[in-house]
Amino acid sequence: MKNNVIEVNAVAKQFGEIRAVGGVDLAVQEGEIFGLIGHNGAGKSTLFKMMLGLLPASEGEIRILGKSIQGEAFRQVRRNIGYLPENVVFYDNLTGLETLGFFADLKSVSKNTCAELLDKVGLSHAANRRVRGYSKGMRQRLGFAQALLGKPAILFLDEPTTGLDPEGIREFYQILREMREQGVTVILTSHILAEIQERVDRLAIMKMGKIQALGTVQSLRDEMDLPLIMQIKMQPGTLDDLKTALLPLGLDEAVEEDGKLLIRCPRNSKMAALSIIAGLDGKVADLHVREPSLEDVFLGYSG
Ligand SMILES: Nc1ncnc2c1ncn2[C@@H]1O[C@H](COP(=O)(O)OP(=O)(O)OP(=O)(O)O)[C@@H](O)[C@H]1O
Repeated sequence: MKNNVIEVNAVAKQFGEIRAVGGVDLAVQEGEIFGLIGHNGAGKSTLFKMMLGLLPASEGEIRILGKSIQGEAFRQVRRNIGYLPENVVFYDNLTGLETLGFFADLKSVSKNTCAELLDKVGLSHAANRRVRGYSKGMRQRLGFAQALLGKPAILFLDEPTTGLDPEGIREFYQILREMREQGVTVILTSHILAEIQERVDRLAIMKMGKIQALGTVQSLRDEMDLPLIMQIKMQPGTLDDLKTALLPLGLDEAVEEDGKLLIRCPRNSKMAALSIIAGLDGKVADLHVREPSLEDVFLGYSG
């Protein structure tokens, strides 16, 4: 059993009339890549800021690496935390390397690793260029490098892949996997569900300040018992044969799309549907069966 490095107990945050976070319990284990998802305004950033000790909780307790964030010992713990805020701000007149050096000073860590970190996030070619000329994705990479300064044990990353190109996203998750191998715990938020569904170990879905669901993507799928999605491409002129053959299964919501039939098939009808489709033999041109996506699961939970 691994240690819980983040423990959130009955935490709430009230901004006047607005209950941004309303009684959250959460435990994240050492070496986990944990995703936090939810609609705009669900309370993700507020929860993040409380876990970082940047915003006091109105109720409840948060412990990071075993220490209460309200206690004196948290100052020391803070050195082991890397944070990439949603909107990271830099001094445009500094170069990328100078920027990292500046953050290294703020964090009281050695500047020796700055060039290496820039290389890690794919920015070594721009190390001596002023940040003013950096693209959005380059700024995001620089923000990520800043979060990695001082070899943190926990990384809090708020929408870390915003602005990254597909290669940048792949490299980013590759770095996270390497960090996980070293026992680093990562907690991240994202709105790009297709991107995180294969890449997080567990996730929580937040809605109106509360955790609506918590688990692996597969366990959330199972819990929701969402239908499988089957896409069947038929030979020209045979689509009606398929529809007729499937009638006994009583599948509603079949959608026709470019000569293909899209059906939502309950799990317990999967084998029956497949055997009917197989029985149509030469008339079937192609078949795809897919699990519901994280987006389907998300919409199921958060509405
Ligand atoms: N400083 C603040 N003062 C008043 N209300 C706030 C403050 N910060 C956040 N809120 C409110 O708390 C709620 C949660 O906001 P939060 O930024 O945590 O959501 P989020 O899930 O991170 O959203 P997004 O996905 O848009 O970043 C929103 O209703 C927001 O308006």
